[in-house]
Amino acid sequence: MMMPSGVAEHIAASKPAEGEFAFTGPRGAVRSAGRTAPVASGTQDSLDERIARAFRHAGPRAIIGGALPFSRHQADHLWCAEGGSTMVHAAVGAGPIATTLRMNAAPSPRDYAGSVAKALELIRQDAAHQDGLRKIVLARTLAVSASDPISIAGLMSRLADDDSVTAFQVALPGNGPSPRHLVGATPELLIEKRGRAILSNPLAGSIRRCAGPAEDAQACGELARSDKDRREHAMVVEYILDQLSPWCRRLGSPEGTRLTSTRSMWHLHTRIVGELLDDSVPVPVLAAALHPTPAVCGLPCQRAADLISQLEPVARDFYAGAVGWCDNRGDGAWYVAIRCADICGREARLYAGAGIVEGSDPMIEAAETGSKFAAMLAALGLPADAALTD
Ligand SMILES: C=C(O[C@H]1C=CC=C(C(=O)O)[C@@H]1O)C(=O)O
Repeated sequence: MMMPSGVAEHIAASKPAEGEFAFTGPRGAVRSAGRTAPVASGTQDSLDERIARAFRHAGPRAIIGGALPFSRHQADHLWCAEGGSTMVHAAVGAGPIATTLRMNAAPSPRDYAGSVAKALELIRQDAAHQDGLRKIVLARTLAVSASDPISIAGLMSRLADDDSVTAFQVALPGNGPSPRHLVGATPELLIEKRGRAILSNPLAGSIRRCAGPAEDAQACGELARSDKDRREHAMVVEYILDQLSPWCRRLGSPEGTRLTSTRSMWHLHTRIVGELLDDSVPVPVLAAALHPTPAVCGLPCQRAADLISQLEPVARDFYAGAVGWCDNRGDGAWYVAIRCADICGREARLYAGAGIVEGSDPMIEAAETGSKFAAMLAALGLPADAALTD
């Protein structure tokens, strides 16, 4: 389990975490502790300087954590906590989840499939151009209204029950009377840094898991053999290797592409390991340099981002951004902010996306996004398959 430097003595009391940030998963558990203040917000160009300033004013055990938005032009939301503390999976409490009243899809699965078809037509038209659109990740959302305020601690507890994901919560800027949080269970490590060593574990290429072992093994085999999913995945790996190489003296993916699973999904994944030239670079700066990868945006990146804002009816905001933390040596872990919801009082907005490449099928991609809602829906106490149909 990874611990921020100098904070091992601050082992947390087993208290529900409704604080500014918390992460718990296979790579360890960290949450904000002590006095916490917002870091001056801004875009990625000033991130390095803002982080350095926050650490200069905070004590040596300070931890910075928070969220980078999907758009590189939108301001981030980071917190500097006096200390961090470890947190064990079962310790976040199991508060009751509010009774659900309504759930609305935006766009509907049918309209989402229509946008996928449009994107496929653009990919087809561009096929002959070297810089043409090769991949775009399109998302859809579910708006859930509950009868009572949604318990963040209760959600965290349920999400953390799956050992293969990192459950996270980050307090977001809001202008209403209720606090706003991004809460989720991400399976995707954008980048982790420990001294000079870095690790990224991108995912792309997915299939829904099945209840029976034989059907589940069949689904897994189907994904392993899928040329479309392998191409979709390879674009992410290539992009990450390209973005990280200027920072590294050694970089590679010695294990190649493999299969991994959460409770609800199979994915293709590739572990990318490297050694930094300069170990003082803070991990959020590396996260911002990588983000948004083609696991959430597309290729070419700017073309895909522009199309996403035209084709998706709901702004992504912090969905498909990055969430994570770092200590004053710049070490820490940042995750891709997927399988998550933006929660404010009784309202939750859930997001799920799918990578579209040549060979994608609009209805299959709509169903895939439906499957990706499963973990959040189940944590909210809704049927995991509630988003599979119109
Ligand atoms: C964009 C999402 O998933 C990404 C991560 C893993 C697999 C993906 C895929 O197979 O399309 C997506 O690239 C999401 O869950 O909202």
